Amino acid sequence: MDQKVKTERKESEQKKGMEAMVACYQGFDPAAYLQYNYTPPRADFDRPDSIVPWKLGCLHRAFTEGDVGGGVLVDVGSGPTIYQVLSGCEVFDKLFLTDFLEVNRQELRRWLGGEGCSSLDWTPYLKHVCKLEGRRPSAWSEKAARLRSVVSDVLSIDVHRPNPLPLDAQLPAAGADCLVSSFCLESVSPDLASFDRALGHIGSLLRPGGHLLLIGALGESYYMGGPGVRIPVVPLDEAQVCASLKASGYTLVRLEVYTLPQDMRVGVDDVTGVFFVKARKP
Ligand SMILES: Nc1ncnc2c1ncn2[C@@H]1O[C@H](CN(CCC[C@H]2CNCc3c2ccc(Cl)c3Cl)CC[C@H](N)C(=O)O)[C@@H](O)[C@H]1O
Repeated sequence: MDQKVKTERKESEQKKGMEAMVACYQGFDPAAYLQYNYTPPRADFDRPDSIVPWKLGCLHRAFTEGDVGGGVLVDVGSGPTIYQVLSGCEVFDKLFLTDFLEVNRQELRRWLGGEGCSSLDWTPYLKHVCKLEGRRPSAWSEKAARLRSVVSDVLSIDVHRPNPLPLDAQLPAAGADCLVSSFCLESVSPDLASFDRALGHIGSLLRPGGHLLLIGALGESYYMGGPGVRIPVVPLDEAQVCASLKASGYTLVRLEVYTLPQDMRVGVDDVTGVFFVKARKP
């Protein structure tokens, strides 16, 4: 089979993989998803070994150790959640939330609009991050106001496109100063090659010298995006994550790994661990 046919066959397989992934996401149910992952035990602020406090601690440290801040922060694949920017909103003046699905962008706009009808009460999250910042928990409403004041837009995004954001997105020409992305790339990529391409695509949004804060699942092959909505995930291990970052040209600043205690495995996915990466684009 000559090279041209081989390439065409590979491209059509990639296209089929993306289309299958898009089809899976059509049933995504933000409210159910939030219940599965953002209520106890996975979000138990009285348990230091709960997943959410661990993630918030990693993000707090990454945003407050002095080498990140100022300018534009983009959250890639926000979903219906805001926890991933509760620390970043204090050190950036312009913040973009993004997601592939309109249902998630609507969920985010509802919270930003302060209509009080978002599917999850984020107050415990705001209070927890205030505590990490040494502020009294009652400062949570100031933090909520700060976040609402710095979010410039809620944009659509597709990490499988070389240019993941809409052409009229108001990013600086040189790119964002920082990207944060949690559980997105591996949850939307049918295989490792697709994950690596997506990492390259979002890298084009980041200016040279900018930082990438990447949270992701280890050893996961599926997760439930709603009742009966089973979404395939490319299983990753630490070595693959480091190899992908290296292939994308990043300098690794720090990698932290969390292993799920047995009672955090609640049947909504088969994830075994979570990685946190702080990396810098040279
Ligand atoms: N082409 C596309 N391009 C861009 N974005 C796309 C595309 N296609 C779909 N998306 C969007 O990606 C988002 C992925 N999303 C769910 C996966 C997380 C889930 C499963 N894995 C383990 C695990 C999870 C959650 C919590 C915990 Cl603790 C664990 Cl362990 C992350 C949302 C948020 N960031 C979060 O952290 O919960 C979703 O909102 C899509 O709409």
